[in-house]
Amino acid sequence: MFSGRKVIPQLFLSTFQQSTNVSTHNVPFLKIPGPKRIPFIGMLNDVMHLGKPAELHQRISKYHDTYGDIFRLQIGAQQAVFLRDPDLMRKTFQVEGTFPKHPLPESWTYFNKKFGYQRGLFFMDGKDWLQARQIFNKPLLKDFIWMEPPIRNVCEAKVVDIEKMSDQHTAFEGIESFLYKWSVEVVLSVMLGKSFEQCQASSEFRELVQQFSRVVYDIFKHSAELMNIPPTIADRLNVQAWQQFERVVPETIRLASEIIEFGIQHKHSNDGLLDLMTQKLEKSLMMRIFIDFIIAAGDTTAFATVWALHLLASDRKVQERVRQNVNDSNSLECTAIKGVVRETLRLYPVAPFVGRFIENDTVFDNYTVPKDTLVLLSLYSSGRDERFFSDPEQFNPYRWDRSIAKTSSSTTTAAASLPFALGARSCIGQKIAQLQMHYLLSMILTKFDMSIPEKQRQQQIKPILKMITVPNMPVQVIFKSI
Ligand code: HEM
Repeated sequence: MFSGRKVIPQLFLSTFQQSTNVSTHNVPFLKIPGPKRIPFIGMLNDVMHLGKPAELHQRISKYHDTYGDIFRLQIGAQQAVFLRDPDLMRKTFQVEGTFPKHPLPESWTYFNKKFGYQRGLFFMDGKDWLQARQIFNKPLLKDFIWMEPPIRNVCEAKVVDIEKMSDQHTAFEGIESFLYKWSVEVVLSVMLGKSFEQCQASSEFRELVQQFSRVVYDIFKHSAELMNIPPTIADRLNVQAWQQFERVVPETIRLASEIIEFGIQHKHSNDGLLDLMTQKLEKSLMMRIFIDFIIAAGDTTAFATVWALHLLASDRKVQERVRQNVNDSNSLECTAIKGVVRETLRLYPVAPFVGRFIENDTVFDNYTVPKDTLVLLSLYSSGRDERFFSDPEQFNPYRWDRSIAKTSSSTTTAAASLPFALGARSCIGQKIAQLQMHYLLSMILTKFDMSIPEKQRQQQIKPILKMITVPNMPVQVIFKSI
């Protein structure tokens, strides 16, 4: 499905080629509705239009309610269009071209430029990106069965840790950092295959992994703090978050190099991704890609799982039903658990705005959108739209079960929830993330009853944006052995 070069069925291609053609009947770009820019106030427009960065998803939802499924907004000098309709969202990927271009976090691009850092897949473009990306599509997205045993082993070890660390009555301490370390370990297990377990036997390696998870978490924390201030200003004013960011990035790279060196020296098997990478890539590129895998994996999977645990612990009825299904299926990947993950990412898409710079002038919903416009998919809004999902605020993992959906009158529009994006530049770690979440959640459900402490039940946990969608306060879950 995700081959390096975008494959679009011929029939489809001809229809969208027609609709991409810009004709005189189309409505000009500037007629797309949206909040109007006030002349002469420059950046203040952005502050007024976008509101608090942490609440951007809500602001954009309001604009969609006012202006419709497509609206226009100028952000700085960049023209942007937001989409909430599944057909328009899909079209964005159909017209993305051979080398799709997406927006990058400003703090990172500034940092990379300042220190001359070259980065992994997410930051690469053009032919270099495609060449590197093609190496990973098959083993990570298509023929991925080989990843199952290492990922399962890491998840099993984590469930043992939960058992040891949980006192049965009070909330689990530091669930975020615990899951962060888990996602770092999962990526390392994919890199090193069976050798990962042998490496884990060494206290030196375990210490490196511990430190590494901590600094990767710090990167997330400081880059989220920098969301509120342009990096040039943060740097010039020597803001503390910027100082910390500059400190932790080289530390991450140093630790990652040590981990890889350790892995290469202690490797006894050829079943990990590292083998393929050492064969196909020169060392510095391999390091860049490896480090970016971990950075991309850490916060996304950890927070997606925090949300899933919160949803299951908050709804004991659903939790019990899914537990029953997991037990009956005797599998770590039954339909119900897959539904839990899809439903979690529908309600809390980790990346709430996926974007593409449009390669050519393109027609969206009769409007002509000029090339180089930034088209953003409003995934938070589309995932909670009642036209696409009946009872959209309800956590219902069974809405994704086709055999149940067929017999009910409810609506589930899968194309309105695209948490991993689509097309040639979609998430390369999608399968890793899904496998690890399916496994860990299934294992937890069979071993523990989950609940929310009384105090937290009275507070309402809300999603806020800190680069990704995170809870506005630490999530608390009590794990009680069954
Ligand atoms: C729940 C977990 C995750 C979610 C929701 C997620 C989401 C996404 C999305 C939406 C994109 C596309 C961004 C765009 O097109 O602009 C992306 C790209 C990417 N993801 Fe993930 N991701 C997750 C986990 C992971 C993991 C475990 C890895 C580890 C390998 C990973 C590595 C990457 C990389 C390297 C890219 C850039 C791909 C490229 O540009 O070719 N992600 N992710």
